[in-house]
Amino acid sequence: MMRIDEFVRILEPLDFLPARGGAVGIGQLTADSRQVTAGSAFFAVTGYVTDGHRFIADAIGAGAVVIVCERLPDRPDGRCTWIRVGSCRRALSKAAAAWYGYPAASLKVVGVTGTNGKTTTARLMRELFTACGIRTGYIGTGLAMTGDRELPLERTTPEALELHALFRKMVDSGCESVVMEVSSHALVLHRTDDIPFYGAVFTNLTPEHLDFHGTMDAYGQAKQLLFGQVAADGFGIVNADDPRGAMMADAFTGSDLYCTTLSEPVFDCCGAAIARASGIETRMDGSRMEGMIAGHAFTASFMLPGRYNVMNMLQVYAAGYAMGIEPARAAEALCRVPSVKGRMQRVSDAGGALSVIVDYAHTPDALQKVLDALDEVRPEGSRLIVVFGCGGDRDRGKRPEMGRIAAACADRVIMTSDNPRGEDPDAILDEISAGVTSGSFIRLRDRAEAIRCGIFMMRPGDVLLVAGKGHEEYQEACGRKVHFSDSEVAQQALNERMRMHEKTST
Ligand SMILES: CC(=O)N[C@H]1[C@@H](OP(=O)(O)OP(=O)(O)OC[C@H]2O[C@@H](n3ccc(=O)[nH]c3=O)[C@H](O)[C@@H]2O)O[C@H](CO)[C@@H](O)[C@@H]1O[C@H](C)C(=O)N[C@@H](C)C(=O)N[C@H](CCC(=O)O)C(=O)O
Ligand SMILES: Nc1ncnc2c1ncn2[C@@H]1O[C@H](COP(=O)(O)OP(=O)(O)OP(=O)(O)O)[C@@H](O)[C@H]1O
Ligand SMILES: N[C@H](CCC[C@H](N)C(=O)O)C(=O)O
Ligand SMILES: [Mg+2]
Repeated sequence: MMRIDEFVRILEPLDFLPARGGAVGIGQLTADSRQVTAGSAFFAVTGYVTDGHRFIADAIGAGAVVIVCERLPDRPDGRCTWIRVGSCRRALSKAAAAWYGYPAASLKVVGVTGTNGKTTTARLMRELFTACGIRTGYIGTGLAMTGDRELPLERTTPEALELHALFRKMVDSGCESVVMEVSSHALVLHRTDDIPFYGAVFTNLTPEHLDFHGTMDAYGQAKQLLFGQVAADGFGIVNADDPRGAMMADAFTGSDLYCTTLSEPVFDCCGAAIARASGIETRMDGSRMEGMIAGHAFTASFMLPGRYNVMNMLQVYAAGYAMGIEPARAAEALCRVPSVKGRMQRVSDAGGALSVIVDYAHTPDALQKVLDALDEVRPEGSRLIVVFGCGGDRDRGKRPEMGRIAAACADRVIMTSDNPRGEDPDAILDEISAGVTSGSFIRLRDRAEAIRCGIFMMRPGDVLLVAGKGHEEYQEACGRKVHFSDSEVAQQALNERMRMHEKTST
């Protein structure tokens, strides 16, 4: 329950019209009229699809006692208190932080942003902090860990109300820190406005979500918002091999900045400490590097293959260093930690002659990086086969680009569906195919069939990458989600193939 005068003080309204019958307390906050119950404050958010102002009457009908809006109606209903603000999304974030008693202020919140690698680095940072005695929560794609519980998540970075509720659970379960993924959507839509970040991490920026942001500059500016939200005594970690790292470093408002590089920074890191990896060796079952963070040398081995994962790990060690963990200790703590589910995940084939990898590469850069990584570690003379697709109702620019990359980097290409959502799967496949200018490819809209086709096409030693869905356990088409798991389907097909081989060889 929150008092109206307290609520008004927090929101600093442009206009305030108290209810006729005097003030009552607020029992719940919501921005969805369908969730309103008696005593709610309803925030009328102006959206991209519809406008919350259209649902104010419904909210009042369902018992809302306060309406927070950007435009007052001509005749405001006197049964409610009306609060006019400049932005309902901003107001919702402020109110959410206050509603849960500002729990983020008691946590060292580390935000990870960038196009690819957020989940991988955030999860491993959480593993590291936890292993070194810092009780740490986690919020990211599909999952929140509140210290004593794991909860499924719909969004990578949830809405402000859900976020602050999670922080409250973390504080109550004794967490000192939380590592969270911060998506560009969340930054632009004010979900993370009222979080005092202690750390900000930038992984990289490559084309993605341009349906939402419009241009790469706008997309970069969205990510940059995180670095402007770091507390004065906080830290930042910026990938200095990515040119867009410069704009993150420029926006940084904390005190300790680290620039990570696998060779030489591509921009002037003036004043930042350098974290560098060299002597990189990468194999199918892991990698090794010589590291140097702010003058501290260390050697690290870990179970993730691929040069891009060396950058991910370097950022994890740098975050550990900023939190007071010596790099050598961090390397020791993470040397046997497996990759996150659905990221370079190997599907087991009893004999070990067929390498089937499930990976969440769903952007052009990720697909390129993973194919390059597998190319580097595959056996001499083997073939690299890829099964992939592109999501429906999302950035269409990715499609021909991913087709081009698959055709250029793999020996065999099988295109299929990856969450077509409201779109026609064949139309998506047409757009992917448009990027393939030479060479042949197979098109199979049924994803299970495509995976089976890839597995039965393999010769001993070959590597099959099933890209795009990683940990996901569904296929979303025609407005419905049905159970689907790349690793399950691949495992079944592998078993089937092994049984057939056993039969033919006996
Ligand atoms: C593009 C985007 O992020 N859109 C978000 C945005 O939707 P919107 O502005 O279109 O909202 P809208 O549908 O127009 O509705 C406006 C308001 O009317 C309200 N409403 C609507 C209907 C009704 O009957 N009553 C009512 O009150 C809605 O609750 C809402 O508050 O605001 C909504 C609520 O605030 C979000 O749920 C919605 O996320 C959608 C579902 C989404 O798919 N977002 C994805 C793209 C996303 O956020 N992804 C990122 C990045 C993933 C990654 O790269 O890792 C993530 O963090 O997950
Ligand atoms: N540093 C990196 N650079 C480029 N690609 C990467 C990097 N790290 C991971 N990837 C690729 O991106 C995929 C997704 O990785 P991850 O889930 O860690 O990223 P994410 O940023 O959390 O993605 P999302 O935006 O969907 O939440 C991986 O499966 C891999 O193919
Ligand atoms: N965070 C990404 C995930 C995409 C995963 C891919 N399987 C797809 O559905 O396109 C998005 O929401 O765009
Ligand atoms: Mg993620």
